[in-house]
Amino acid sequence: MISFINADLELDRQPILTDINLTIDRGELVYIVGKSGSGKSTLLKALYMDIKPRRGEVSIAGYSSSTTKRRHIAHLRRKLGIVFQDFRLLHDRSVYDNLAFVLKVTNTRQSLIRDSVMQALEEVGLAHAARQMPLNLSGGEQQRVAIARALVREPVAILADEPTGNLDPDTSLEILEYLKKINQKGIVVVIATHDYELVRHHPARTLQISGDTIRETTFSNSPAGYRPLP
Ligand SMILES: Nc1ncnc2c1ncn2[C@@H]1O[C@H](COP(=O)(O)OP(=O)(O)OP(=O)(O)O)[C@@H](O)[C@H]1O
Repeated sequence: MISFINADLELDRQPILTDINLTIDRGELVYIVGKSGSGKSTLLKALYMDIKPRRGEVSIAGYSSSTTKRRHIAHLRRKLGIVFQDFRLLHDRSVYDNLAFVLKVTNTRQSLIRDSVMQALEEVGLAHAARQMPLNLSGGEQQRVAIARALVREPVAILADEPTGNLDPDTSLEILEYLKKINQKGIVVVIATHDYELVRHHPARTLQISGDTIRETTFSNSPAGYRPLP
């Protein structure tokens, strides 16, 4: 479903990650951890093909960085749901219209748009908020709208970049529960986070970025708290 093969990733010609090899299979939920600036966002950017590896190959959902043409990147992104720390909702449109917008750009039939939007909102327990404006909702609710928007095109994978970064601890755990529920339906979920409490409450495969590389890690209690093993 996802693979990095000998991939070197850079931003503006600055090497960030070197010789990355990893595979994420269908149905997995995976955390990417690492300290601020370690390259978590960079790894996700390579997955939604915002950046191309300098060397090696990144593949996702049948699209390879080596062969995907620029004009086909939009096709790939329609198969992915991307969620950011700052929600990125359109503030001048209702919750419903934020989701409908995603389907209108691909000329989806009106009746199908309605069903798909309401179903996605139901998945995150916000069908009742369809007519609300985003800024009238709490941070946690706005992030749930963003998750619903990510779901509305029935993605094969959700890529979440610090999805709980702006939320309190309890709301963060609630967001994780929604992401887990989505994963249980067979959608791959990749979560970049530095929130170790999330991992403690909802353990799953964890990849740690350290230096210019990434490796599997496990967590354990240490004097500093629940931390990945060095
Ligand atoms: N446009 C850029 N050009 C060069 N270097 C950059 C650019 N953007 C970010 N960086 C650097 O690349 C490194 C990786 O950044 P990245 O955003 O992937 O890290 P991160 O782990 O997601 O961090 P955070 O948790 O703070 O978002 C950082 O050292 C950052 O300063």
